[in-house]
Amino acid sequence: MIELKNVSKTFNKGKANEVNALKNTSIKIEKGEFVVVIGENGSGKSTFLNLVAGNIYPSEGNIYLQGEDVTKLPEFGRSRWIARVFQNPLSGTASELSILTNFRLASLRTQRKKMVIGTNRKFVEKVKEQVSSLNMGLENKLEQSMGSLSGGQRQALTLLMSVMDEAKILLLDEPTAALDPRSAQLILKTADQLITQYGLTAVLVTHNLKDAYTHGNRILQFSEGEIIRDISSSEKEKIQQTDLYAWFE
Ligand SMILES: Nc1ncnc2c1ncn2[C@@H]1O[C@H](COP(=O)(O)OP(=O)(O)OP(=O)(O)O)[C@@H](O)[C@H]1O
Repeated sequence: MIELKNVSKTFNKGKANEVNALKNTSIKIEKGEFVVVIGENGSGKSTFLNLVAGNIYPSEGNIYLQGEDVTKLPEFGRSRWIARVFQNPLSGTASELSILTNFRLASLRTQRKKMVIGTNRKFVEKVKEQVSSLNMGLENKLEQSMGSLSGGQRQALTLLMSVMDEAKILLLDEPTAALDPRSAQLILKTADQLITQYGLTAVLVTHNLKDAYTHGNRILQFSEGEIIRDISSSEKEKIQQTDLYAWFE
């Protein structure tokens, strides 16, 4: 669960270049909801994600994760709840290391499991089982380096790595922007599958309105630091894809 209560974020306060990136925003995203965030450039989407992740702190207001007030908790303190996937498939994994080692590092970094570096049969089996659920045939290539994979394969593994243990919240920051259409669809399909499988609360930021229409069960539209549209899952069922384009006119 993610909740913002009267959250504002002002950059460069009191200076000529002051920006009100988020204005007195209150929103609650329940467990299991998959929210898609859309909005023009500079409307506050990344600011919203950064505030949730703890990269930046609000100028005013409070942020709650899983019901706990995390307003002053730094990013590393929130990592047990939050998994985040970025636009660049190269970020988040080490190219020269094997798939398996990357999974080991991910699980050590988050300290979600007391895994030891070295052979741990149970861990390998768990990774194999999870990787095979992607249906990409990568479960038999766990010793292959991450750098030898395609951007789509790598992003799918990054996604899987990030949610495998105890993360409850998945933040997807334009995860398909650098991918070809087929790989992009694969990633979003994987995200759908993992969100359901792990019962995650998820937020996807995208400029792709077709994806916003096809994925998730709630849409938030940001404009000039405010949420100007909040489309619930029942309302979403009644709209057409073309309606989303009209919101930007
Ligand atoms: N660290 C920062 N310092 C100063 N201004 C910032 C900072 N981060 C964001 N802003 C400003 O806040 C506003 C909202 O930016 P934000 O990145 O949240 O928009 P966005 O909706 O994610 O845009 P895009 O679609 O282009 O990624 C913009 O005017 C931006 O220039």
